[in-house]
Amino acid sequence: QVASPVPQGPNKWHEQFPIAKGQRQSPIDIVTSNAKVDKALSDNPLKVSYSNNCCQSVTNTGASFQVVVDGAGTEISGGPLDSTYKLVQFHAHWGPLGGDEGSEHTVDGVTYPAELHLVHWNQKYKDVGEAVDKPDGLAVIGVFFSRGKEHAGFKPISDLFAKVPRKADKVDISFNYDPACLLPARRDYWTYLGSLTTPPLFESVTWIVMKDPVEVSAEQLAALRNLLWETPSGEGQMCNNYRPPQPLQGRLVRST
Ligand SMILES: NS(=O)(=O)c1ccc(NC(=O)NCCO)cc1
Ligand SMILES: [Zn+2]
Repeated sequence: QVASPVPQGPNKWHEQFPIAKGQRQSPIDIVTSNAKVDKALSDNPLKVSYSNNCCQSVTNTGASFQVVVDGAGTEISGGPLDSTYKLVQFHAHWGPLGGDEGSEHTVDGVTYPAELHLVHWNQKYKDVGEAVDKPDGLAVIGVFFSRGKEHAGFKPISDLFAKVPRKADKVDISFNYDPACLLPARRDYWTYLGSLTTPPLFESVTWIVMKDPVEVSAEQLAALRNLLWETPSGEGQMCNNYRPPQPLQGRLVRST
């Protein structure tokens, strides 16, 4: 049978997606001393109102896990957002087993072992497909995972990874689950205009990167490797599915 081509790494994406060398690419290294505190962000606080029955299923996309969300009643607004955005999915990026790299954004050059992305689309568009390539189309909340004690809230999800080892595998989420439990208690964040961090790399994302990491256990980080993907030497554990930081191109990073 014809083997599907193994996906090219980040340093080759520009060949098929020239926007990879664009003016508002993500992720970036967040230089905290250059971030500008913007009172407007606190004057109109970021509002996260998720429901606890919005998560439908977990799937292996071949590049990450993805919890598919029925956007009903899972909205964010305020902060840097001029509109209401609805949660459509969340996923993560991570590094090698036991390593400390794996996050996409870095903070003064510091990496975390993983980074969660909660993806929302602007309600001014009719669906995520229409929103995904518009300059104000998406808002993604990034949450750093640090290695420490077990995250009880993430456990029901990390326990499902073993059930979706291969691309397109999918398992239904039959229990109530509120993704807000994955957010750090302190809601301070950095925000800047960027892009999808995977092809097609559309420059359509208002990034909201939480300052505080949330702790997950080494076992929960290891559970991410129950997901398998295609490697040049055949099927292997999914890891290092992160894009490194991209040029800031003069963009301003704002801070609460
Ligand atoms: N890693 S990331 O920047 O959070 C990201 C989010 C959404 C996508 N793509 C997406 O939502 N496509 C569905 C609509 O066509 C790709 C990467
Ligand atoms: Zn992502």
